[in-house]
Amino acid sequence: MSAIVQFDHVHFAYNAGADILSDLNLTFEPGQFYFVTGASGAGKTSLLKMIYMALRPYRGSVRIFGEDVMTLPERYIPSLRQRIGIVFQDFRLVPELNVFDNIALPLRLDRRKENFIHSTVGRILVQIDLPDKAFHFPETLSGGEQQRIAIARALIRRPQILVADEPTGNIDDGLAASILHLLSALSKRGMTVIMATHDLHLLDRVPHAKHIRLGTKGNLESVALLDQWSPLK
Ligand SMILES: Nc1ncnc2c1ncn2[C@@H]1O[C@H](COP(=O)(O)OP(=O)(O)OP(=O)(O)O)[C@@H](O)[C@H]1O
Repeated sequence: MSAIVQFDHVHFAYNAGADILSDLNLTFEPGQFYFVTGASGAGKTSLLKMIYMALRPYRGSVRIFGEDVMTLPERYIPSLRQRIGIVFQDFRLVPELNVFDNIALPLRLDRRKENFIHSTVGRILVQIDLPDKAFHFPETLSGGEQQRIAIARALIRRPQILVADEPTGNIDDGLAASILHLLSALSKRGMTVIMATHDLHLLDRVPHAKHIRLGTKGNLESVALLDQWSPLK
């Protein structure tokens, strides 16, 4: 199967001489579910940021949908990014907009018709179990509710790739299970899910997921791509 995201000999550093990721080779295939784990500071968020093209390597290549982001002209980046849904660690909801309008935002930017927006947002509000919160504002919601809204907003355009940084961090076990169930079902229907997490117990909940474990230097030797989840020794 051809790669949807390909890292070849990727080196990344915020400061010269202090590699966060070093000679990293990774292939992400369409419709697969990937967990990215590793200690705090291992480089999980940095890896995800490279996938949504917020960071670039200083050496090596990253190909997204077959395009080499190192050589791709800047003007093509937004249209590639539209095909990627992003759930940030800190949600980034717009405080001035209610739940419905936060989730609808990407569709409004795409100038979709209002009746399409209403039915699409209505459906996803049911999927994330928040149909009665449509007209509430983010500051009046719990962390877990805000997180589910951020997930809904990331999914609303039906992206080909979902990149999620700790998307279940503020959610109780039952809700985390239902979010994982939703993402797992979407991955089986073709969406590639790339999710960073500290919570190794989540890995048991998606039996078909692959596991990318970043070591302390994120280098080739310390990255494990395990076909099946196996408990860490
Ligand atoms: N903007 C930045 N400038 C300089 N260093 C940074 C920056 N962002 C992150 N770092 C450093 O890069 C390293 C990797 O950070 P990153 O956020 O990718 O790790 P992580 O595995 O996601 O950590 P966590 O699990 O704590 O979120 C850390 O040592 C961090 O301090």
